[in-house]
Amino acid sequence: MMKIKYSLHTLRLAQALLATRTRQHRCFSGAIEKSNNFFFRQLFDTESCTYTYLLGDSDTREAVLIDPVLEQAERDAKLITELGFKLIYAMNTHMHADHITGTGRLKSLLPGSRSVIGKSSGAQADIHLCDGEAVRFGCHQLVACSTPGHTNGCFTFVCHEQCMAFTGDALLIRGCGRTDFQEGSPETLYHSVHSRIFTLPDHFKVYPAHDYKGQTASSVGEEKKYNPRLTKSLEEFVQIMDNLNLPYPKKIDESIPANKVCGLF
Ligand SMILES: N[C@@H](CCC(=O)N[C@@H](CSS)C(=O)NCC(=O)O)C(=O)O
Ligand SMILES: [Fe+2]
Repeated sequence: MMKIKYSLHTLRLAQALLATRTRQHRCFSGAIEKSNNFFFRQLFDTESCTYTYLLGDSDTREAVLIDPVLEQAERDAKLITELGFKLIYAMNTHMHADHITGTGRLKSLLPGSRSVIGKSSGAQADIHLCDGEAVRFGCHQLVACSTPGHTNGCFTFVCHEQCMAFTGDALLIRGCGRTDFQEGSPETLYHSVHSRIFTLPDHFKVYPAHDYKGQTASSVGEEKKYNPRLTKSLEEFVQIMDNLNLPYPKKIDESIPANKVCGLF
């Protein structure tokens, strides 16, 4: 068998090249190369079936929370503290109608954090995002992508380098947000999902704000193929959405006024 000898110099060069490639954390179609200082945790509220997402940079310790729930604010603050993160942004994908946001409470539990929501939501926050603007934490960023239709202030937060999309209630796993209140519109939602989410690469992971069936994540490719609503024509989609006949969320009357003011009603 032929023996290959590497000089120390060659090995160091190989190590340096590997380190550079890891720092670049680029996304290739099919193979996903992720940076190793990206922290991600999915949390769940059993009452409202809401997913809250903690994202962080494990080098700088800066973190963001997406869609926190008021009743879970202590849980979230404890976890963030235990993990040694500094919460810089508590963000909402939209003005929720089914639960009260935890952003206001988190601001007092973790001083220095700021609340963030899309400008078109009409809700109060420290930072109002417009389409295309980005929120940075350490060396990572989330791009705010306007996806109205469930509400007219809905945003999907896209982390391009990690190939992740936090879709709020615009796109759920094998479903989508209802369009029968908060200025919802099935035509607008259909257009948003097709033009802003389904145009992302197929391997991008989809993380919604809710799931009622125990599903935790999906992908753009999967939803383009199997979503029972959004694979239909626009006319069929409108027909489906206009006939969902869902009861209003139990907490709608308290949630909407509270969420207009960061949950501090
Ligand atoms: N039963 C729940 C409310 C369920 C609900 O209406 N969910 C919303 C998202 S929260 S605004 C939705 O869009 N659902 C779509 C669907 O197809 O289920 C409660 O009482 O809180
Ligand atoms: Fe919603």
